[in-house]
Amino acid sequence: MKISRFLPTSGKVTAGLIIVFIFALIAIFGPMVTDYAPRQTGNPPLAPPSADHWFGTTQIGQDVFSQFVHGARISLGIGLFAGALSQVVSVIVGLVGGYFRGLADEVLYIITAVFLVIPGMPLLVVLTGYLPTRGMISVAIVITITSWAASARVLRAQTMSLRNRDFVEAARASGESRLRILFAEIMPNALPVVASGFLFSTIAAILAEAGLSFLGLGSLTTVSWGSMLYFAQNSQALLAGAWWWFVPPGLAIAIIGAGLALINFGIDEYANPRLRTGKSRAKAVKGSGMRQTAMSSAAASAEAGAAEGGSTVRSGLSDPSNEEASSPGVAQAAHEQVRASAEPQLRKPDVPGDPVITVRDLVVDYPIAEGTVRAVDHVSITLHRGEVLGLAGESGSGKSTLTNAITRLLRSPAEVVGGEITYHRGVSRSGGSDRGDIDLLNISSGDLRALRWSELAIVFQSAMNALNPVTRISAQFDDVVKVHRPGMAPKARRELAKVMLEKVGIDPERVDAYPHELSGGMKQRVAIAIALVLEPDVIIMDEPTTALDLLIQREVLDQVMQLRDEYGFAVIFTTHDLALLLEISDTIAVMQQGVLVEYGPGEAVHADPRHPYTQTLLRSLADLGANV
Ligand SMILES: Nc1ncnc2c1ncn2[C@@H]1O[C@H](COP(=O)(O)OP(=O)(O)OP(=O)(O)O)[C@@H](O)[C@H]1O
Repeated sequence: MKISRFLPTSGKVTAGLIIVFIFALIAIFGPMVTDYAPRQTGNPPLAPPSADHWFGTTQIGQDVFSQFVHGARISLGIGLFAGALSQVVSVIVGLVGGYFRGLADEVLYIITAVFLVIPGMPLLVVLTGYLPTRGMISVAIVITITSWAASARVLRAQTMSLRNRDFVEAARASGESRLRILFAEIMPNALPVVASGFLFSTIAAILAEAGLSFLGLGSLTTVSWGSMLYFAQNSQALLAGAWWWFVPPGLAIAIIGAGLALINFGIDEYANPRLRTGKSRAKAVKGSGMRQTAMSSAAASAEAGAAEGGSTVRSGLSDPSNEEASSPGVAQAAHEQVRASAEPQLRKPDVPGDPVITVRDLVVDYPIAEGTVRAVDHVSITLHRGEVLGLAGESGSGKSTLTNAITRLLRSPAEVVGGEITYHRGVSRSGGSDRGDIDLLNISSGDLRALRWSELAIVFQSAMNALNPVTRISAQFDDVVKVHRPGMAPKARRELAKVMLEKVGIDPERVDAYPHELSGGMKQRVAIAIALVLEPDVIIMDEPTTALDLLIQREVLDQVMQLRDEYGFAVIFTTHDLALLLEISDTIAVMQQGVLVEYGPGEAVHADPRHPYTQTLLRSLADLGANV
C-alpha cells in the first residue's frame, strides 16, 4: 500500500495540514523552549520583541512568547475538545432522530430547531454567567451546548436519505442490530458531514473561547489567546503602541481558522473516490468484485488459456488484489499485451444501410496519479442506419468509455487523445439532400445540445436513476420535448407522451404516474419511450436490461426490436450478456482492455469466432448451455 495514495492531492489541503501541524508543534513543544513562566513578572514592562523576549513583554513585564505558546495549548485544546464533544452530540441526535423517526425524532428535532434559532454568542454569554466555575472544561461544555445543532440537522437529513438505501435494507434483512446499522452502516457514509462539522465546530470553539475571554467571561486565571487579548485590550496596548502583545494571538486565531477551513476542502476528496484521480481502482474493484458474470469468468479462463499458450494477457487494473497488475506500468501495457497475445480479428459488417456513426482510430486515456489508463485503444467501428451493434467485453474493457465518447459524456479525467467520431446526418425523413457530417469530437456545445436526444438518444443502465423520482412521467417527457420542439402545445405533448407509452406497452393512462408507482420493467420501458420520443437516428443503450429479470428483459428487448423495425433507428447495445447480444445484434464488437479484439457480422462471429478471447467467451456460453 503506497503512502502517496493517502497524501492530499490538493494544494489547499496540504497548506491547511501544514498550518495545523505547525500550530500543533507550537502547542506541544513551545512551552519547553521558553525560559519564562507565562505569568512570571519582573521583566522590563512593555519591551518590544528582542533576543531575550522574542514577542516582547506585557505591561507588567510578562513574556508574550511564553503566554503565546502556553495559550496555544489552551486555545487549541478547548477548540478540539469542544469540537469533538459537539460532534458526539450532533451524531447521536442526528442519527437517532433520522433513523428511528417517530416521537424520538420529533422531540429531538424541536430541540435542534430551538437551538438553531437562538443566537449563539448571547446564549454563550448568558450560560457562562451561570457557570459555577470558569474552568476551561466548563467553557468547552458551554461552547458545545451552543454549537451542536447545525451539524445535527444535516446529519439527520443524511441519515433519513441513507436509511432506505439497499445496503441498509440488506443489513436489516441480515439481522444486524439497530446500533450496528446506525454506527457501522450509516455512520461511515455520513463521515464527511461529521468531519466537516468537527472542523467547523473546532473553529467556532476557538473563536468562542477568544470572544468569551475577550469579554472577560472566560477563565482569566488561565492563559489563552483570548485572555491575552482581554488583558491587552484592558491595558490599552493599542494606544501604547504595544502591537506585539495583541498581534500574535489575534493572527494565530485567524491563521488556525484558515488552516482548518482549508482542510475541510480535502474531506470531499476523500469521501468521494470519484473526485480523486484514482477512480480507476474503485471501478476495477467494482468491476471485478461485484459483477461476476459468465463473461468475466470466461475472461479469466481466456487469460489462463493465453498463459498456457506462452503469452499472458493480464487483466491490468481489473484485479485489485494483484498489486503488480495494479502498477501503472502494467496498466499502460495491458492493451499492448492484448494485441501481442493475438491479432484483433476485424471483419466488415454485413449491413445494407449507410453509415450513421463512424469511429476511427479512437484513443481515450484516463491520466491518474499512478500513470495513464488507456481505456480505448485505437478503436474503429462503423454503425449503419438501422443496425444493431452489440458491444461486448468484460467489466473494465472500455465499453462505456467508447459509448460515452460517442455521446460526448466522458467525464474528467478522461481525455480523447486521438481519432475521430463522425455523425453522418444523411437526408432528413422528409427527404431532400444529404445534410452533411458532424465531427462529434469538435462540435460546439450548442450544436451538441441540439443533436443529443433529437438525433442521438441514450437509455441508461438503470432507469431507476435516470427517471426523476419526484416528477410525473408526463413531465419527464415534457422535459425532452419542450427543449427540442418548443412550439408544441402542452396538450399535444401530453398526447405524444401517451402514444409513446402505448408503443412500449404501457397503459397510456399511466402518464401521470410517478416513477415509484411503476415496476422496474415499466420504468425501463418509460426510459426507452423517452429516448424514442423525438425519433432519433441512433440510440445508445448501456446495459438497458441488466437490472430486470429474464422474462421482462426478453419482453423489453422484443419491444425494442419491434420499434427498431418501425422507426429504423440504429442501436449500440452494451451488455455483459453475450448470448443476448448474439441473438439481437447485426454486428458484434468485442473489447478487451480497451482493444477491439473481434468485430464482424453477428452470425459470422457466432459461427466462426476468430479471436481466442471471443472463442473462450463462446465456449463458456456453450458450457453453460450444456450444464443447464
Ligand atoms: N474516471 C476514471 N478514472 C480513471 N480510470 C477510469 C475512469 N473511468 C474508467 N476508467 C478505467 O477505464 C477502463 C475502462 O472502463 P469502462 O468503464 O469504460 O469499462 P466498461 O467495459 O464499460 O466496464 P463496465 O462494464 O464495468 O461498465 C477501466 O480500466 C477503468 O478502470
